[in-house]
Amino acid sequence: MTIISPSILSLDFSQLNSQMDAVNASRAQWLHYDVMDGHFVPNLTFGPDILKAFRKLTDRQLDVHLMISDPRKYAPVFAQAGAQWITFHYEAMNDAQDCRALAKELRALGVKPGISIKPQTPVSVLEALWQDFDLVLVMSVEPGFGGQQFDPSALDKITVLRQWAQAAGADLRIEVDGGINAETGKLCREAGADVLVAGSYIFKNNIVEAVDSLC
Ligand SMILES: O=C(CO)[C@@H](O)[C@H](O)COP(=O)(O)O
Repeated sequence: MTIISPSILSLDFSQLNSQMDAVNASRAQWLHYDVMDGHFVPNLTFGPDILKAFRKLTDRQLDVHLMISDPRKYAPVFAQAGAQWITFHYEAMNDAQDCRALAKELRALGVKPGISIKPQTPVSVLEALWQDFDLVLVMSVEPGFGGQQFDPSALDKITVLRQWAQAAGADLRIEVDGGINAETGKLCREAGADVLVAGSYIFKNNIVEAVDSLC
């Protein structure tokens, strides 16, 4: 079953309560929370206190995507703030050993760890690493902003990841984020993704219907 994770980057904060009521009435099972530090990506978003507020607004699983230069320092802070899933970037870490150590630390805090790659990063960097994670997030746009166009090179990465997971009999979540709508979402599902993140497509349309069209 496909999990839909609406990205609050595109939420209209002047309509916070009504939009969250619609998310809660929809078939979305997760809520995607983009953390940007103005350094790893050229944009700034939300910290842990806002995540705590969202914890009160929904019972959906909180899916935190750290687009920050120092995930080692801040990932545990978001774990304490209520995240169920925390994904950090391969490109923000020193090496594979570093990635594994943070995944282990997150698991010890009761959080499922995810690792993400940007569009320019080959999926091969994850070959010896993906089994240490519950989730791999394939970015289908350059991280930093909503409303960009889907990069189809994400589809090949998703296909390879799903082949690795199937060959190992592993229960890996493969998430894709950026430019997802009914059409690109279908392509991603067919390639093997089982978590679709969508921001503008969900929050700039009828929320319940947009989520339905992605399922
Ligand atoms: O992480 C990001 C952007 O860096 C995403 O989560 C965006 O929020 C997706 O927005 P859309 O492409 O769906 O508008």
